[in-house]
Amino acid sequence: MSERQHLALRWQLALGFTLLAGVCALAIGLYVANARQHVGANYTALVADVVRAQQHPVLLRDALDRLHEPSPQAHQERLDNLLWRIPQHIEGVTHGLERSQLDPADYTAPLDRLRGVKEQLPELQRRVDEMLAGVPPDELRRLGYLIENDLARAYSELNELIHTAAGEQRLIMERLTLAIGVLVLLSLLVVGALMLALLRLNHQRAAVARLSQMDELTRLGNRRHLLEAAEVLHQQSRRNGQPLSLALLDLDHFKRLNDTYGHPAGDRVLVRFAEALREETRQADVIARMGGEEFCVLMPDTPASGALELAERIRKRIAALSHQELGIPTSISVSLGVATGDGESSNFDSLYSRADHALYLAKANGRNCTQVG
Ligand SMILES: Nc1nc2c(ncn2[C@@H]2O[C@H](COP(=O)(O)OP(=O)(O)OP(=O)(O)O)[C@@H](O)[C@H]2O)c(=O)[nH]1
Repeated sequence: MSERQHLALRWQLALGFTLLAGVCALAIGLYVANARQHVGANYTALVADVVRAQQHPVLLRDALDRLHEPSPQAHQERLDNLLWRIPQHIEGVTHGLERSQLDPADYTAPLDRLRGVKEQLPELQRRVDEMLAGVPPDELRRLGYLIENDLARAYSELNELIHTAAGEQRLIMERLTLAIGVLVLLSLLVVGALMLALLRLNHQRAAVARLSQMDELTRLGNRRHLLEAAEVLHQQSRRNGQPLSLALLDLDHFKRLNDTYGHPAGDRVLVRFAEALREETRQADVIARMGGEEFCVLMPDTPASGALELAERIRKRIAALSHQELGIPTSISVSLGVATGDGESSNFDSLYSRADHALYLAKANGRNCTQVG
């Protein structure tokens, strides 16, 4: 994977991660808003029903207290109205309780009390009718206060129960939200860590791939690098019909240099030689160390004349390297074999063979020269 591809992958992963985090945050936000609304609505309606119904015992007590006042018609209307509304509200509260998520065991007692009240209402109605017929309202009062007491107690118990349940549910919601948030955060951390590991792995793979194509001593490409580049450049040359040139370079009498000045001095010369090659060639040229003291320069879009020109420039530059530059009290020289293919008719192997043969001739012709194959 190239550096550019690696960078692109890094951006893609970063973008993907940001999107994922955004989607998670949005989902949690929506979930919390939705859940809060749901919990609130669930109990708000029930609380409103109970609070409205709580007026009934108050109104009933007031009506009973006023029975001594001399206006039977007014008492009748008030009580009739209450006797009509109380069962309706009991029905509403019962339905609300059944629809709620409250545990039925928790509201059975107040609900039974409300049902008892409902059963007693016809009897209360009968007493009201008796009062209108002139019967003293003692029984009506006794029964009315009993009903008022039961109603007040039942609604007060329900009110307390609902408030407690709503509080508990809110607490559970908050804990659930926190747990989900922590889970999502942990998941994001794991995903982030995996992405980083993937990036590092890719980076290491790229580094290994680079190293596997690099000569350790000179930091130039090695034979594998050249063969891969040659494949690409040869295809390119076939496509665009441009010439592809190859120069093989071999340092002269390198064994003697090693034997005279030592292997480390020979290494330094190889490094200096590689630097000179880098300096003399173009960015598009591919330089490689084929092994030992043999090097290669692959020149895309370069005709034979250009290749020969470059080869000679390199040869002269190497011969001109000073003793200080080389670190040994002698100069060095290089022999070169150059070949050019037109991309159409030749393949890379034949190009290489021609350059190799030309190099052989350069050595045979006394070294420190360039031959064209
Ligand atoms: N210092 C050093 N020497 C190397 C390296 N690789 C190969 N050599 C030496 O390079 C020398 C190559 O010797 P030959 O193949 O005889 O070539 P030459 O002495 O240059 O002779 P001609 O090519 O005919 O001019 C051998 O002594 C190798 O040990 C290296 O990495 N470092």
